[in-house]
Amino acid sequence: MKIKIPATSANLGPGFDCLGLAIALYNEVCIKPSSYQSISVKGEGEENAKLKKNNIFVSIFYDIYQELAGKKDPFRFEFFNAIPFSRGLGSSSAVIVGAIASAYEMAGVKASRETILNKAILYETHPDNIAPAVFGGFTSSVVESGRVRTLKKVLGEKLKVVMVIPDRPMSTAHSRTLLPKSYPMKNVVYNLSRASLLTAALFSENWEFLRVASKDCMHEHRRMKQMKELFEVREIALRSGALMSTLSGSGSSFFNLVKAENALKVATALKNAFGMFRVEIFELDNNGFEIVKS
Ligand SMILES: Nc1ncnc2c1ncn2[C@@H]1O[C@H](COP(=O)(O)OP(=O)(O)O)[C@@H](O)[C@H]1O
Ligand SMILES: N[C@@H](CCOP(=O)(O)O)C(=O)O
Repeated sequence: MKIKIPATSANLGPGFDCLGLAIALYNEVCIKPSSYQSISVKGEGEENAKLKKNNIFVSIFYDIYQELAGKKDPFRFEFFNAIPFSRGLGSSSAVIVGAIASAYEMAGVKASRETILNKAILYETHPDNIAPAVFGGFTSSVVESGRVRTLKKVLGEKLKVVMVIPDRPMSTAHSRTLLPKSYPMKNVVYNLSRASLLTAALFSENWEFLRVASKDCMHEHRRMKQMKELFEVREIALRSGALMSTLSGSGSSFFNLVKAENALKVATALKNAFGMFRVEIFELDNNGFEIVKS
């Protein structure tokens, strides 16, 4: 079997740990029965020898497969990774969702997307990357008594993403240590009001609200200080016509949502200013992970 899992951009500014969307940039994994277990890696991470020995996809896959099948059969895992690691593009969620969904498939056990989502939340406690990796589109999620409740909005072809992907990683675990444990009431209200407006604007396709609704005062500034060029990325993107410009997940990438007709203009302005960073135009993904039987 083959599975493809999309990259995701979490938070979208004020929606810390709850809002996210899926991007048409995919990791693909082929899993085949074999007489012994083996791993090959192409693309992102292929130079990292540890991924062939200690691979989190493989360990999560076997956690679930053994639980379902009651045995540990040997498989060959072939990874084709396009999602860069530790750039705020949800590479770890793609691994978790991909491993769980493919374990169900290989064990021959049918599972709903909700089941995959609720297994995945056991491995990554916030649903902002996991939910769009499972369902695609824009997702708004809460975790209630350990279960994720998500609503999804399909985002059509009129929108594109201009992603700025810096050459330096920011690990999510480290990036979370930069944040305070509590916030003053005025900051909470600032983010709460904007996350609500952002969700309403995306669901109702009122794109002109996105710029004001995507402002954050909880996490972006502290994280962006680690890579000061990111302040200028936002300034240039918004000046060139981006609808919103937010730190992607915990960074280091910057997510710019644009009307399709403005994508090239925004991308060109960013490429001209940041020759050292990757600047790419992506479609949105509205399907989430997809299993292709082979
Ligand atoms: N394709 C992959 N295969 C194996 N491990 C991966 C893969 N992608 C990411 N990881 C693991 O996830 C880590 C990155 O997770 P994280 O810091 O949360 O960043 P991201 O924003 O990309 O999710 C990597 O250091 C690696 O351990
Ligand atoms: N809400 C999380 C999102 C992390 O996303 P990632 O793509 O950087 O793993 C956070 O902001 O820490």
